[in-house]
Amino acid sequence: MVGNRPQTWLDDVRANPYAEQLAQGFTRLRFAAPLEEQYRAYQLEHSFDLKRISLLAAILIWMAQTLLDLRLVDSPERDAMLVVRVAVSALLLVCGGLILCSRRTNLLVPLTLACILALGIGSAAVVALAHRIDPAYPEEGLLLVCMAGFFLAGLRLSEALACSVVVLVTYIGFELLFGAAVVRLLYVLLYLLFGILIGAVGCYQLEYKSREHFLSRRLLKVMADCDSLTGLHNRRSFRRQFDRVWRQGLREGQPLAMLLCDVDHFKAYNDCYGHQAGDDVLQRIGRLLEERARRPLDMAVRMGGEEFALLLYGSDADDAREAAEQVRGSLERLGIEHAQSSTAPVVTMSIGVACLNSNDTNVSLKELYARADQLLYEAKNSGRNRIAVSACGQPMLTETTI
Ligand SMILES: Nc1nc2c(ncn2[C@@H]2O[C@H](COP(=O)(O)OP(=O)(O)OP(=O)(O)O)[C@@H](O)[C@H]2O)c(=O)[nH]1
Repeated sequence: MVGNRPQTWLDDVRANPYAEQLAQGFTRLRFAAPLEEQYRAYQLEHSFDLKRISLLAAILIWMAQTLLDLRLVDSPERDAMLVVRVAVSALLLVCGGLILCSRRTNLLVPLTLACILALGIGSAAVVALAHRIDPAYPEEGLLLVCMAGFFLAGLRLSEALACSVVVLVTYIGFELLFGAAVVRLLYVLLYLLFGILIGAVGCYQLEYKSREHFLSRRLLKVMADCDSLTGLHNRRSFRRQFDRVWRQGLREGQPLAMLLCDVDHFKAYNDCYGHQAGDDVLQRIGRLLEERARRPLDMAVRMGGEEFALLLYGSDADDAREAAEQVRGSLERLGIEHAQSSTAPVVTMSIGVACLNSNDTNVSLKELYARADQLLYEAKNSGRNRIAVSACGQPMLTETTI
């Protein structure tokens, strides 16, 4: 059985919903609300091909069985059996067609459930009818349908189990209705129940692994894209997403601003208060920048060391200057003591602000960064705790008070 093992390696991972869910465990096969939704969408996406192949196989097998009934069964019950088989075939064809056309919609699960139930209830009716004339007519088809629900249809355990129970109950109902011998029925039921138990245990393990795989994949992505100390985007993720954001800016005629922020006299801070205190300061700055990057296309990044960047979508030079002033001011207002700074009694930062507008079609991230870096250098040289802003390559220095 898959256990809820303590995941000690998660102690080193910064808090995020995937790590938290992995640490908490999910033996009941359910995540916290927003993650559960994400998992279901992921599972639908990943089980689509399996669903399609299984459905095709089910239709072929059902047709083959219809032909066998036609050839081998020779009694008044045959017509009723054929009616059931044709009705189920029609339903499978309709649902199958809808499944193929309705990728990624809410209908996918209900349609799959309808197929499994149609196959199960149809098989139950056919087997019970056939048993009236020939008790040796095979009932294994019922078990196969349940197994398909557990392993091939891409259903979750709860859904597959519910289908199996409905099929089993319907089968008992049909057999009793058609006057089956109770002792023989009991034998068949025990055998079906045991089969369903095996299916449920296997399906539990599969779903558990599938959920674990989902969380690990998402967690790996978060770890690859985020800085482990602050949780902000790292330089790699920034490079990857910048092109996408900038292309969108060009399409929509929106400007883009990059604020390059560097903590003043941070070496002296580390030397005076220790590396751990330095880390705490970086984390507080991370939170501060994160708050400024709340819109979907904005981005707060730790470029490395004590250097951060804020990418602001749709911000021109004036907006960016205002945002930079707010960032600078809010760090100053945090009032983190810095006795070794020659600039201020508290921790401060200098900011270089470079902007792009939709005429700058050929400017790369490297050039934008170089522009912001040059302005940062100017802000540092003119006394620190300052902002230097350029509008499209024209540097100008904005004095700020301490
Ligand atoms: N605590 C901590 N310190 C870091 C980290 N990354 C880089 N640093 C330190 O940041 C300091 C950066 O020092 P410098 O590049 O000399 O810059 P500065 O002292 O801030 O001087 P100016 O930028 O000119 O104001 C170095 O001492 C690094 O060790 C980190 O993750 N945590």
